[in-house]
Amino acid sequence: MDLLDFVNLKVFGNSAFREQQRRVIETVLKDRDAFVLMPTGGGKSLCYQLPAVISRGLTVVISPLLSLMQDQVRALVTTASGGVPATYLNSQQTEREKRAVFSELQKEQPTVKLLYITPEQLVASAALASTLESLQRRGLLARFVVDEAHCVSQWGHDFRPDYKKIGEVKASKFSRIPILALTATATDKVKTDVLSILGMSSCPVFTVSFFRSNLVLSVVKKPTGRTPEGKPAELEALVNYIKAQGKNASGIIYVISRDNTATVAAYLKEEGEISAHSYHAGMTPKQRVKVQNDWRSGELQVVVATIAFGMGIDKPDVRFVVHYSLSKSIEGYYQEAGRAGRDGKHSECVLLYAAGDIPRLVRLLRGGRGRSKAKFTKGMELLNKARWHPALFDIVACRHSLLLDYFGERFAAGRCGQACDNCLARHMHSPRQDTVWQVHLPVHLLQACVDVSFS
Ligand SMILES: Nc1ncnc2c1ncn2[C@@H]1O[C@H](COP(=O)(O)OP(=O)(O)OP(=O)(O)O)[C@@H](O)[C@H]1O
Repeated sequence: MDLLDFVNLKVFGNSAFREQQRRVIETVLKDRDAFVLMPTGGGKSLCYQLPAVISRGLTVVISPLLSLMQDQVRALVTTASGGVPATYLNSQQTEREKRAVFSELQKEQPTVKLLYITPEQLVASAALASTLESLQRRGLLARFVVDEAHCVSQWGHDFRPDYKKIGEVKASKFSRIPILALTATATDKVKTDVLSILGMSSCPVFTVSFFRSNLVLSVVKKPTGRTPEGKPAELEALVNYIKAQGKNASGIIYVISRDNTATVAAYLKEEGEISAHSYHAGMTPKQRVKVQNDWRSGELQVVVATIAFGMGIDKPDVRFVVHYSLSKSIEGYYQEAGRAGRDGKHSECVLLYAAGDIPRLVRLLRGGRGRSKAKFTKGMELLNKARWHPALFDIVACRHSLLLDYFGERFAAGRCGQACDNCLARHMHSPRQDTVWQVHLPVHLLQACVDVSFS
């Protein structure tokens, strides 16, 4: 057992490294820049947390979300080994809490190994910049880590303007400090953009296959109308699906709007007697934390959410993710569906569709009608990102290979086995029957394009 195995076991409780983790860690420990592309749940955090424990000085982790940094710090300080000294700085802290963090960082030999910050703080806080510069002068600034690095690129689905400025701050003040960028979503365009903006174009790139064989992907047509009992067929189908998973199966239902979260959650609770709650960005932080905690502990079985829910939530045993509405982009779909089965066990990702979904999505993406050039350009850009959806409705091709193709990964469909409905149907020699939809869908898409182009 070498030092890396030892620390992995004793500090993080892992008996082995996952694919690429050791190679990334070895590169990082040589103080080289690196770019890591690993699927959701692949184990990116260890790639910088383990080097942070071994290295001299402080590792600064730039993270887009408060909840993400709080979860990470909580997990670090409570590791089985007795904890890794970690902390964060954010806008929600009291002055006293911030002062305590600064006074730790200003010690001659700070004990804290990882500091989580938002990009906004790195860019805007003069106090933080000068504290980090002082650590740098004393050889106590080990490296920068850019988590969710796709936020750097305007082609990524979560573009954050302050992420873009990280490269400038790094080049002007910390040019010799190595940088590690990690993401679970990057097309070639995003990857090139991130590497160039962060000034790390010639660094090694580590990629792990995005194929997750434990996720069974399926696409199902929503039933329409009413059941014989007069109930909405669409919602009843959802209730039946969740009940069939069993009471202990934890899940997420993604819907398109805040209003939908409330109506769907209310139906599941009242008509289906399922413990469900809505979640969206319009709720207070306190309400959101409560839903997250209740769901994480198993008190709540299902969260009915907009895309505001999920980033950074490390719940290993999510058994199903249902898309009750289409995602806004393929990256979004992949990331949302990927929240299922982080523990590697069999889990289901179901995409439900109805005839009006694409035009509705396009209207939403455009943010209403308008004739201005900016609106038009924005609408076309978003539509471009949504254009992939018909591919997912294919009734023959392997869904994993459709997705991975989009991310530029070559994937032999045979590798899927029975991990998607189309491959499963082929295996069972029972071709799918819903061919009518396949014929009609491009018409809807065309209609949507016309709608955007000429309004
Ligand atoms: N070598 C390992 N052995 C066992 N478990 C591991 C290993 N590496 C990571 N894990 C576990 O896998 C889970 C996912 O890891 P992590 O949170 O780092 O994923 P991630 O790649 O950051 O995902 P996301 O993109 O969703 O943030 C965690 O529960 C983590 O403890």
